[in-house]
Amino acid sequence: MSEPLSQADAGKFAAARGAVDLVEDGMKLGLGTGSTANWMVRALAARVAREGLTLTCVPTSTRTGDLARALGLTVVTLDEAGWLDLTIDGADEFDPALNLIKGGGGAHLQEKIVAAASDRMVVITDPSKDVAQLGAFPLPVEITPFGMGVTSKLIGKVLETAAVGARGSRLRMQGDAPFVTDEGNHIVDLALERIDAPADLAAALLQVPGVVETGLFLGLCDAVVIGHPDGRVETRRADGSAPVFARVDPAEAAALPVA
Ligand SMILES: O=C(CO)[C@H](O)[C@H](O)COP(=O)(O)O
Repeated sequence: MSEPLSQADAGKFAAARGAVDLVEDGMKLGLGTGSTANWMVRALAARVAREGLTLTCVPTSTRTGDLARALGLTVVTLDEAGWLDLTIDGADEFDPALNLIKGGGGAHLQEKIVAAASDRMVVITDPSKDVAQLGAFPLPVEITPFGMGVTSKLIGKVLETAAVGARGSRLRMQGDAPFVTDEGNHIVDLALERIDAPADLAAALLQVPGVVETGLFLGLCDAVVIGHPDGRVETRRADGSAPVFARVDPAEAAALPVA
């Protein structure tokens, strides 16, 4: 018998299961990265097996690609797909305008490229990521290994005049070495507590030559699907339309395929 899900995992499953209902036969899909996205890939593979859907999938990281292939999904590169109908991804925070912080899993560069190449980006999340204002989650900034010390100093200078609540920064580590992204870069996590002007901060950070991308996803997300541990699913849209409520069966989680 499988272990009961934690409350967080039950919410992540519900969001993922709810969002997978948006997928239609023939779609080209972007697959996000992270624990919530893993539930989505598994729920998607279950639908493909059950309904015989023909889908073309573009993963946003090596690990998501490995999982999708292992579960029998058809995986191609973004350039092979050309353009995507829908991307479903997780997030670390979302605000009332559906602006996001992403990159907790270190995949935000590919995630942003894939989201920008999609007709629609839908975020899947448990309720803990719902914030009134972005910034409590440390903002990931991807930087090149070349000149990383200088780049970090220049990021510090940007923060001196930025409208934020705090100015901490830390190079992300994996064991004793800097974390390396799929693109061979490193990540600096900015502890800002509160970001008052996300667009200004993103623009200023991108002016630093060694900064490749930030985890601020502004104006990219079309809808957020929020899953609750009891199976309730709420979908909020960026167009301001009324939220839509649905329900999934939490027991389905135990029956999903595993890699
Ligand atoms: O942006 C991401 C990876 O770069 C993830 O989507 C984000 O960190 C959320 O992860 P999880 O679903 O595990 O909470």
